Amino acid sequence: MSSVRVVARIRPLLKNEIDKDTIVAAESPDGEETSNPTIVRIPNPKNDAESFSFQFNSVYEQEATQQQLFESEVSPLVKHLFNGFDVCVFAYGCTGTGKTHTMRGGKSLADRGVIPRLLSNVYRKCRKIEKDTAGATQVEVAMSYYEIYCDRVYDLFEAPDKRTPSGLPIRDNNGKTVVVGLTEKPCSTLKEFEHLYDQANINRSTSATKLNAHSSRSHAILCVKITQTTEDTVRVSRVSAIDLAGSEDNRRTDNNKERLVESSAINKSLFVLAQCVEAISKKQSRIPYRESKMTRILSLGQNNGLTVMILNLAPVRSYHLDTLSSLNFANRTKKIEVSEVENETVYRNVAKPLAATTHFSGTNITRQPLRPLNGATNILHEREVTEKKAGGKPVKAFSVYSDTRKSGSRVSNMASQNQGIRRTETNKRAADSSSAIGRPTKTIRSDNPLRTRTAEPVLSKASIEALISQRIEEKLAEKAMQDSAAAPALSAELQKRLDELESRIGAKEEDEKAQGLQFLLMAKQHQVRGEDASALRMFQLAAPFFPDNAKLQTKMRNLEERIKAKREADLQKHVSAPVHSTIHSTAQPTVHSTAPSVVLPPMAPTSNLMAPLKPEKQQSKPKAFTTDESEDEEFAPIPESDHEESYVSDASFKYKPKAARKPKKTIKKLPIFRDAAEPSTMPIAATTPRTSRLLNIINSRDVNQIKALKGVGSKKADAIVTCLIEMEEDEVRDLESLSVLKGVGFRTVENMRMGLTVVDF
Ligand SMILES: Nc1ncnc2c1ncn2[C@@H]1O[C@H](COP(=O)(O)OP(=O)(O)OP(=O)(O)O)[C@@H](O)[C@H]1O
Repeated sequence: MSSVRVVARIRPLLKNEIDKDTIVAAESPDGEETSNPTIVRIPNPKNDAESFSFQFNSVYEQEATQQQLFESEVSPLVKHLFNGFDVCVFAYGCTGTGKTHTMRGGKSLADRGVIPRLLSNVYRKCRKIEKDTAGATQVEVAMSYYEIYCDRVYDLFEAPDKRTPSGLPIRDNNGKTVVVGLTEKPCSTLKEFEHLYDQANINRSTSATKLNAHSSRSHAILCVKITQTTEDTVRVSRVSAIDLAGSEDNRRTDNNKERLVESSAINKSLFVLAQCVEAISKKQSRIPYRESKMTRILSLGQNNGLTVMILNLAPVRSYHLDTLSSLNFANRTKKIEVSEVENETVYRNVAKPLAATTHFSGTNITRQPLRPLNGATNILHEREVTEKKAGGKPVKAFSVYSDTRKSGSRVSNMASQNQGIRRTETNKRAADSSSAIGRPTKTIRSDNPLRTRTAEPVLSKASIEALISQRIEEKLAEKAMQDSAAAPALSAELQKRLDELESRIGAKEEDEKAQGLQFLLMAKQHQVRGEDASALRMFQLAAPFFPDNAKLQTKMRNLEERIKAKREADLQKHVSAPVHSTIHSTAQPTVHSTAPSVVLPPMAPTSNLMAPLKPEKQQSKPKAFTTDESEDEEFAPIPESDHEESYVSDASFKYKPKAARKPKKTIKKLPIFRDAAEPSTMPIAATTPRTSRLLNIINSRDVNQIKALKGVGSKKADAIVTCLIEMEEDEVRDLESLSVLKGVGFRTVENMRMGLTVVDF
């Protein structure tokens, strides 16, 4: 097992940022400036005198070149790839931080990104293997390239106008997620690859946004398959290079409607990714992979092999909160552990008929290691089988290899510098601040594929043959799913299994439709309550599920017009009577949030509806509580410590107060989903132990805990969890946000809350 290797890359200032405030710094653990920084330091957004630091395996500063990053982080993976391991490199970061630059890069030699450099190394290695084996080993390279745009999978080898609007289906196949019907193009030279890659990139969904003139609006996944074939064996391994779309804060983007829909799909999938990472790092039993296609395909922590995440960061202050949130995400990602498991080597020319395998099945069997040779590697096995074929002494190495764990092959050098970061394993890859020369990865990644193996009992000849046939059957099944032309070769049993799969996919498609319907339902609920802007937002979320629905489009247009008219009327009112509403006022056009110091801007644009509420600048002092309010425990002022929560969510990064500071009245960030222009009818409530307890239960997303709340049954608990996942908020922070969730009203909230007894908190 090893953890996902996480490295941060701080991009240089862009032309329009030269005069901007740089707030992200790279440091070495001892605070000295060395060539191997591993810490990212960033000020506390609430107090510049304080700073947070996050430690990663390595940090690349603004000056770091494409070559430096590649040589240290990606080039060492190539050997593992050819040793049969799958490899995954992905770039994460908010929009405009340099993900595409890192992965694809520019056209000049120096500017080339990770992908072209990686392929260049792959082809070089192919040639070397072919030369070293005097042509006995043939290496074939094939690529597929697709994007996930608005939660739909599109083949990038297909022009946008030729695509099926619903995209390609994805399926689970032997524990791996596969995209069905994807084009796989052989490419035997770098030139061929580059031609295909450039062509496909033209089909990728990009647009100009305020934050990035060439913003990627989709997650792009390049999959390169390496097939090494000898006379007897076939070994397949894959490298996935993923350029994720960037998260965006729509308050900064000025996104129009189309961009907003894209953006909400991007944010939703990244939100689910964060949820998965959170769940994995907390070792929770439910990992919500299936909530988005991107997380299903990425299956972080589920796929075997080696994973490197490049966290792209912008150095300037305008990205401050986004940068902190990315750092928090990456901080959790590095705790994910992945098994380093070699792909199986499949032996060719097995004459046994498929029927002979039917009695021999089961996942335990497929995972059964057959390794009678201590310390053997795949290479050794292959050689031995070749000898066998040539009439030499039969050996006990068999044609199926599986699940070879690389115990200790990737060692950690983090220990000395970990400084409070929780590590669950000792043998992790890490940056090497202790190593004086060069980047750590070069030295720590062992190229030696030797693994310690213990002798295991040898299966009988018949079992082995059956096992081999079983493997072939599985391979055929895999192929059949991608190529319906293979159908005539399928056995009746296999056909039955495929049919079952089809019906499961049907159910999944129904599920997706149900998700759209759920948005529609929520939209209608908001509309009935007169919350037009929220209703519009829900219709917008539903729209991608019903692409050609004219009625829905008309509804959205009407709502937009109504909101606009209302806003203008409100403006008029403001001009004639510029009165600040009080917290309890329901008649005023300006809506105050549940926290005393937070006020919604009176005319929040619709694009901001899902965004955290911003404090009103001109309101210099938080409004004092009235005696009435403070009598109730629910109206107690928010403790200062609450404010840190959103940033300091993890004990594994350091918080460094630079100087003693005067306690500052800070303003609670409330990511409330509701209409800006409509009055709140929920009683004002601040965080109390009972409320906190309730919110903790809700935010746990644990159906069982939620179900146990007063007035909540299984159905409602399910609906709440689904709704939480679909909303793009990271958590419900107050009772009002809770009350607008699907199936929850103010009465339910009150019931839930009052049902909690003192012992519950
Ligand atoms: N290391 C770097 N050196 C020079 N320029 C860079 C670097 N990283 C990013 N840039 C520049 O910053 C801009 C934004 O980069 P890029 O498009 O790669 O961001 P992104 O994270 O992929 O954004 P999005 O998520 O919107 O697609 C581009 O003009 C790019 O050339």
